[in-house]
Amino acid sequence: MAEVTTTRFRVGYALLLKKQRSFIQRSLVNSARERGIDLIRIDTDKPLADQGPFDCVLHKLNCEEWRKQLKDYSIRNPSSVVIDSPDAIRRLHNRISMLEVVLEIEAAELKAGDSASFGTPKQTVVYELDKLKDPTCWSVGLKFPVIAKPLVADGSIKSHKMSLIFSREGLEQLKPPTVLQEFVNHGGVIFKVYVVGEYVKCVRRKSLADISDEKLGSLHGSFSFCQVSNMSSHVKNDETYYKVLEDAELPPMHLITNIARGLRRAMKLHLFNFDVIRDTRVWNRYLVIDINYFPGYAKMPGYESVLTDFFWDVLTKEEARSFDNQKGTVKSVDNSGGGEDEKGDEQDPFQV
Ligand SMILES: Nc1ncnc2c1ncn2[C@@H]1O[C@H](COP(=O)(O)OP(=O)(O)OP(=O)(O)O)[C@@H](O)[C@H]1O
Ligand SMILES: O=P(O)(O)O[C@H]1[C@H](OP(=O)(O)O)[C@@H](OP(=O)(O)O)[C@@H](O)[C@@H](O)[C@@H]1OP(=O)(O)O
Ligand SMILES: [Mg+2]
Ligand SMILES: [Mg+2]
Repeated sequence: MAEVTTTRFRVGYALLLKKQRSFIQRSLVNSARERGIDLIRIDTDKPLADQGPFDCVLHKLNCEEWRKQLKDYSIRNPSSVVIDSPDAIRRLHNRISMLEVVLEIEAAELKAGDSASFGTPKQTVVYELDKLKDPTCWSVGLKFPVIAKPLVADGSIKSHKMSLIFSREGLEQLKPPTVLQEFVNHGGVIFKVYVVGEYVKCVRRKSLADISDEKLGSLHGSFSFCQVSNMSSHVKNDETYYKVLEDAELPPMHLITNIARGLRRAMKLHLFNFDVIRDTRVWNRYLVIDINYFPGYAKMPGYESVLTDFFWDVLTKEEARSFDNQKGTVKSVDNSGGGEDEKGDEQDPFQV
């Protein structure tokens, strides 16, 4: 009788320790293992070329040396799927190019007859300190309050340090390059939309409170904050916070899935989330304010099965790897004993 072989897949991950601790949980490792997928840590102190081979590489490391190693690895291992291309991820490291993509997809994703619309808040970038301190240099179309955000969004602590600027004096302590974005009242709740390939999940999170015109009159200077939507245990125990969140109506799901699909295709990324607020000035209008590569998926309910399904799909289905039906490497697999069969070739090593 022929021996029955069970194909196992090897998914390598290259993540910072903090990310490994949050994402690579025992429950995820077990869930993947049961589907024949082994999650294997890539040792970033050793050359990538000496490790593997992997059927798939997941990564969130932001340095030139890693990008170079990954490119070489991809060329040498064309059948290995890299999730995602470093060049595609790079777009999200700048808060201007990050949101430009939203405007690019706007026309395509807004369906005729749909009463809901989406866009981004007005924003501008200022590179020089003297221009930053003088609102006449940048305020065209923008008025206080504005949110000052570091231009670079590279995952560093400093890239998350924001200020709500109420008046001119608040501009003093800013360090350019800075993005100045209109602060939009949105009822104190943001919607975080997690995208994992074609899977889309929208959750509510705490946000900054609205600022009325009366309140603005009495506010001066600035207020600094950092990752306000990340749930600390202090906030988790706050019952009024839960009530506000529960009461917030979710955005129309078709709008959210259209934006998610549009972004996924335009950015050529599989793993990201985006933050959406409901603009209280315009009925049924939603604004995308932030897009993050490989966010904190462990906070997403049932993340283990969602991620396991995603790994399975990218490992076994060409359409799960491609954007707009681009040609890619096909790996068909028969787990009941058939072995595997690889076809196809890729031009760009990361264009899966
Ligand atoms: N234009 C805006 N109008 C109103 N509130 C905003 C706006 N931009 C940001 N915020 C608030 O500030 C928070 C932080 O902004 P943003 O999401 O851009 O920062 P971040 O550090 O990149 O966040 P993350 O932790 O999701 O990466 C948002 O979650 C939201 O509460
Ligand atoms: O650490 P957490 O689980 O909170 O995940 C956060 C993630 O941090 P990590 O990648 O270091 O894990 C952040 O990435 P960087 O911008 O700092 O690269 C960013 O994506 C946040 O939006 C994520 O929070 P979420 O949007 O899911 O609430
Ligand atoms: Mg955000
Ligand atoms: Mg962000």
